[in-house]
Amino acid sequence: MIQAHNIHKYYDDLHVLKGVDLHIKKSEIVSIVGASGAGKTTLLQILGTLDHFSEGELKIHNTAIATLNRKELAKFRNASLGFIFQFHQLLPEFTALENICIPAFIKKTQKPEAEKRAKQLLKFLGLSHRESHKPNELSGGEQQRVAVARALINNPEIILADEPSGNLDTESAENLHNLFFKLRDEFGQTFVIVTHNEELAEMADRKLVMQDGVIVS
Ligand SMILES: Nc1ncnc2c1ncn2[C@@H]1O[C@H](COP(=O)(O)OP(=O)(O)OP(=O)(O)O)[C@@H](O)[C@H]1O
Repeated sequence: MIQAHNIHKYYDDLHVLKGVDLHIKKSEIVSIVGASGAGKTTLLQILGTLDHFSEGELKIHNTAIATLNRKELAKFRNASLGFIFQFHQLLPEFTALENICIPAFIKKTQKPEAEKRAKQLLKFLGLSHRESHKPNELSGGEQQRVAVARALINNPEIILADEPSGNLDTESAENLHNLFFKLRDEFGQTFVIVTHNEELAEMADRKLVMQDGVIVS
């Protein structure tokens, strides 16, 4: 599903990733942990095609990412990858339902079809009664579940999450973590999760430890 070979990343003189090798299989849940500054977010951004790598090879679904031009990359990203961030980045002016539909509209899915799928996701996430609420009318845990639904609307095979529960209380974090496993079991999604949450890191099928720009275990 994801194959990264000898990935290096420089920010000017700063050598942030120093030869990362990574193979992630379909439906695997992989956590990435490590000290602050180890390069976890940089790696996730590269796997998510949101940032370029300086050297190495990256294949996702057998597509060599470096061969795609900007437009192809944007299309690939919107169709194949879903993102969940620590700060959900929902648009404040839009309702939960509208926020969830945005990636589907970008993909040019018709409104009735997008809304139907968004409503199914809201139901699956136990949020049907919240569909017309705006982000500031939702709790932190609810906002994050809306962000999860938004990440899932195009049915991407891979979900990339950066500190998804970093901003949540213990109970909401636990619910969110259980949700990832439920989604994987139900829909077969692959998850790559950068986290400082030990419990989540341990629950994953595989825990990768990063240190100073490489995966050490
Ligand atoms: N856009 C950028 N320009 C320059 N340096 C950057 C940029 N993004 C990250 N860095 C640097 O790259 C290094 C790795 O950062 P990164 O965010 O990947 O670490 P991290 O392991 O995710 O840390 P944390 O756990 O604190 O989020 C850090 O030294 C950081 O300052």
